[in-house]
Amino acid sequence: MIAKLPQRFIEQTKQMLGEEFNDFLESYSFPIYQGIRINTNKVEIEHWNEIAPFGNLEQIPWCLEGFYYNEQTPSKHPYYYAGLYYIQEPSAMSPVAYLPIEKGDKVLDLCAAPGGKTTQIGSKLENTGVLVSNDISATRAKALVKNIELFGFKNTIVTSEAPEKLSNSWKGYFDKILVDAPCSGEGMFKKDSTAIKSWEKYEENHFFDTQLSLLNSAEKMLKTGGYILYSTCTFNKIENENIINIFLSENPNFEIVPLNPIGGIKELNGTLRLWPHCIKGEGHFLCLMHKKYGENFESNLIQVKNKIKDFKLLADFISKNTYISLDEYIFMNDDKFYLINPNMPNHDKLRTLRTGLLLGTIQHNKFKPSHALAIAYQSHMFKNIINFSNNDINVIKYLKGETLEGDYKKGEYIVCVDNFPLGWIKSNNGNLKNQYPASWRKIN
Ligand SMILES: C[S@@+](CC[C@H](N)C(=O)[O-])C[C@H]1O[C@@H](n2cnc3c(N)ncnc32)[C@H](O)[C@@H]1O
Repeated sequence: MIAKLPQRFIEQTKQMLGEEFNDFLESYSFPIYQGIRINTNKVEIEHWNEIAPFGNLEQIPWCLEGFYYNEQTPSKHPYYYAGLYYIQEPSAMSPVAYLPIEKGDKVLDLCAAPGGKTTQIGSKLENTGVLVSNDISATRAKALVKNIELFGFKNTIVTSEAPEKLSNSWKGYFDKILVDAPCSGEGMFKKDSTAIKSWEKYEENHFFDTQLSLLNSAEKMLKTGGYILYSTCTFNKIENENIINIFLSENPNFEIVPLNPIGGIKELNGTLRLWPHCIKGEGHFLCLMHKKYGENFESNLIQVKNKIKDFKLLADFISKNTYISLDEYIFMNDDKFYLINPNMPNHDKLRTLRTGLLLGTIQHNKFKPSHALAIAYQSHMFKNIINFSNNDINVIKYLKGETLEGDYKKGEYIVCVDNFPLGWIKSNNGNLKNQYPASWRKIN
């Protein structure tokens, strides 16, 4: 592995690390660290500890909801399909752990796909405030929508836009912004050999302009008093300290907020580096910045209509099948109903993949509930439940989209694993018609 590292990468890292460089090289022979992060919106850590199916896992020092796993295969367990956890490289849990998010905050995740850090931000917000998750790649943003649905968030907008365009619409709107920038990925070398090829092709200057322009867009969208956390999964100074220094020299109204290193994380001038020879993880760089002063702006918020066509179809379904209150704000677009927070920013002119929680669609004059609705609430919020324990064969059959058997009254049911919702099933004349979305099915 060491022999494959690019020579220039070796030289520049040696220069940064001095005597520690040999320890760094040795870290390439360590195992690849893997982690899961618990969705505390669905299961409290104490409850998780009682039901955890993978034994007693070691906690990740910088993320209390994160745990290392080894031989287990968490992506195959039904709890994964119930959105109880996200599988994430442990050092990638550090940026959000260090971003001081408070309930009710308006948070932007500017480069969010596939959603590792967004799901962590959403868990911290506990469905309060507003979370906007953006990624310039529309394909990658689709994965983002799926992970947000799995985590059951109701306060999220997903966009796929160039940050400059967002910054024209949302001046000074956000309290906290995460810029998890695209980078040369030196922290990925051990996990993914294509990262080395790509580094050799592009080198570390390739992302420089994008990284700086991401910070400049973020700066425009941040409120006075707000915070930006800039992170990369690369080690070199060009994409980290140099970017920060240029940004600060062009924006004297920003200052670095020194972060406290924990669990082997190294600090330099207030910024943090997770070096793979010092921590159990593949590596990251983090810098938190505070906007001390600046202009204030009035925000243009989402337009909520009072009268919504076909609202009765939605209301009838919700009262017949759930205990959910529809006192919250409803937004309708085309034939789809969404539950929203009225403090969401207006996004009429932006490419938007999701606004709030998709409740369902009107089809042939009937309300069809969404999969997102089934997994956004706890089982006690639904009137009709079919519950299986996690080792019941019916759980796997359901997740594979197969027909189940059972004598249930006609109607819509929520299938649960150990009382955690997995999705809808429809009972009709002794037939249980599986409604689990084809694109979500468990293949093996
Ligand atoms: C490091 S990855 C983000 C990982 C993500 N934060 C997570 O935790 O799952 C960087 C992302 O930036 C996106 N990206 C690249 N250029 C961008 C730009 N100019 N604006 C917004 N996103 C961009 C890429 O599509 C990629 O998904």
